[in-house]
Amino acid sequence: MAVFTPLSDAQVATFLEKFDVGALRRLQGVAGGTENSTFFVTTEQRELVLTLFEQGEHEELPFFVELLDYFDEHRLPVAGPVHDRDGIALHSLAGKPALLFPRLPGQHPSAPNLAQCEALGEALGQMHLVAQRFPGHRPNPRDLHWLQAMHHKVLAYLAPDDQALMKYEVEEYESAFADAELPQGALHGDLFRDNTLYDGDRLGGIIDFYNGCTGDLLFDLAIVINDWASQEDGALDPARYAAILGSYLAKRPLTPIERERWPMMLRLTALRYWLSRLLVVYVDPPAHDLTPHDPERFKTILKARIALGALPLPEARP
Ligand SMILES: Nc1ncnc2c1ncn2[C@@H]1O[C@H](COP(=O)(O)OP(=O)(O)OP(=O)(O)O)[C@@H](O)[C@H]1O
Ligand SMILES: N[C@@H](CCO)C(=O)O
Repeated sequence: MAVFTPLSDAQVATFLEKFDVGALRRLQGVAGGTENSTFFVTTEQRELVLTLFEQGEHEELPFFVELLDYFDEHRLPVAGPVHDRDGIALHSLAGKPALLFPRLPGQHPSAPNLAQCEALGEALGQMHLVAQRFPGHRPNPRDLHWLQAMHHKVLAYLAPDDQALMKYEVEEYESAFADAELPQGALHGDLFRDNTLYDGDRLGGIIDFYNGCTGDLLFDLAIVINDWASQEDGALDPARYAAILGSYLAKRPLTPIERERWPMMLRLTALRYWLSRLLVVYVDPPAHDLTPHDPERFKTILKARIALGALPLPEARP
């Protein structure tokens, strides 16, 4: 269920008149997604996606448009927002902020093969190369400062061992990252498999940039590895790990400090999702009747990363 605000054909037909996309042929609500209302829109010219923003900080939307436009201009595989005849992308529909996107082909890869992993690593490496020159600014809302402030809110709901684990980890990150000057740039911030679409082995595109921000590039890479290259028991899948990182490193080699902090960043980003999912379950449940993501999954991944200790980086793919 992901149509929180229903729209009529007439509303959408009128909305589309601002754009140079042709007249409405078909409107269809999209079942996936948890945060926004999403519609597939077919016009006489093309396939589009219409998103109505239901929650979150709407004042952040111009940043997301700027970020998507920037990546689109740099020919990265993203669905850049469609601008109207006056050059404006962000509009209002049914009282909600609205954006129109090209509809990307393909499916989310639940079990990505190695060619799909390589494609993702290459796209992310290229994205992070150009991301370093992105002029916008939005501090990472899920960084170490957020972990420090928010982990207190869930401790009371955890078993003593888990409380100790969470507190210990936050302290470890404080010492690991206090003096670390990591390369900065624009991040996707939530690049899970379900935020990509693949047409066979080809990466059709990356979507859902609403966690986009600026900060440590390594944070983005670690989120990707934890979601894309973790086995059922949380341990790293060596082949997917090598495929994603090999392609990424061929585009953007890590600096010495990034290589040194890499195992710790994998732990920090695992805890970031353990915590955000716990907050959804215990502290701030969604207004709509949706099944929250399982926090335990990221506790398992965190423990597997701790057990691993030091972690070799693969060679860049030639
Ligand atoms: N440009 C696009 N092309 C094709 N499909 C899309 C596009 N944008 C969104 N979708 C589809 O719509 C679904 C919901 O979109 P989106 O991920 O933006 O929603 P959401 O409510 O923010 O959900 P969540 O944050 O849980 O992923 C996606 O999973 C995808 O299947
Ligand atoms: N990718 C997030 C949900 C959307 O922010 C998670 O898996 O918890």
